[in-house]
Amino acid sequence: ESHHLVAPDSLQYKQPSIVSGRTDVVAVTPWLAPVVWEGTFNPVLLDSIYKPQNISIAVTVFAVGKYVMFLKDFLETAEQHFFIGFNVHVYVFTDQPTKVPQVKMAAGRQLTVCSVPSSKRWQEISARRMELIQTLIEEKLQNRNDFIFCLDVDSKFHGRWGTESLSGLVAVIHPGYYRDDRSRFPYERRPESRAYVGPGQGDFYYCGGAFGGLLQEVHQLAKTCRSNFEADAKEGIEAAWQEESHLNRYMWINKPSKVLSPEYLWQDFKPRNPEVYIVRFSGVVKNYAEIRPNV
Ligand SMILES: CC(=O)N[C@H]1[C@@H](OP(=O)(O)OP(=O)(O)OC[C@H]2O[C@@H](n3ccc(=O)[nH]c3=O)[C@H](O)[C@@H]2O)O[C@H](CO)[C@H](O)[C@@H]1O
Ligand SMILES: [Mn+2]
Repeated sequence: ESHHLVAPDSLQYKQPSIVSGRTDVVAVTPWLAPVVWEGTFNPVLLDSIYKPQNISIAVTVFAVGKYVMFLKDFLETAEQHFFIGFNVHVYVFTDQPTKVPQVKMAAGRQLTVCSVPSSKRWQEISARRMELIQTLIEEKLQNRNDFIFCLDVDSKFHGRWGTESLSGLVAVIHPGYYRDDRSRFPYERRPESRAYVGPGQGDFYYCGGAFGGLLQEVHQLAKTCRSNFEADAKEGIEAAWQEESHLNRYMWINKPSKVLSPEYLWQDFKPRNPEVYIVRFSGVVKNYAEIRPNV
């Protein structure tokens, strides 16, 4: 609505075509949401449409316990690749505020540190993010027609992540399963759980490590996932992949308006597949036993 798109009349760019383009990937879902792959968009055109709207992008990143070690690379590479030239506000949630590194940020970019309790279980740290994202939006970001992305900290940016990713509700396809039949997706398969996705159901397997969209839409997602996770917990159930399972259930019921290809969350240990022309954001290789509070 207020993000009405207007192309500038002065800009020169390559003629669009509906008969030539990438043929090795699918760039639209069956519900007609774009699937963002390199070569399907013009970054200069997109930036010039969003630039006059003076949008702000909030980012949440959690660094609890030993995960503070990932912050430096995450923050430094974000300065090189994430929404360059736009207003970016990074919210770092940590139990050790003094260990948040000082990273020089460009004009229009800022960082806020939020204190959170530590935890003895990584599952709880990961899943509690939904509650803290819900509260952040309610208390600090409400009523602003801006965007938010919620990202894993154990990762680095390697290429552009910008305005092509903006939409109401944005999900990222998990790099590990996108060529598989959905019967192999690690959805929560117990019907007792509120994260349940049954046989023959589900579209894609999405990452818990990156999602976003307009503040109001992400608020609704975080609130729903949190309350379903907590209601499950009261009955002694924890979904197979915690909040990632609840996110997958949510995205099946509430289709994302834009889907980001696995370029937007690859994994460093995984060789690049030929359809992935560029890795934009990727999880670093880590020793789980060494960095998590429990196994
Ligand atoms: C790439 C991707 O989609 N990753 C998801 C995946 O495993 P991952 O193996 O990527 O999970 P993870 O260990 O990175 O934990 C998720 C995030 O929680 C935070 N954290 C975790 C443990 C800890 O001791 N301290 C801490 O700060 C940190 O921001 C981390 O990035 O499945 C998890 C299920 O729970 C989450 O959905 C992750 O987002
Ligand atoms: Mn991770």
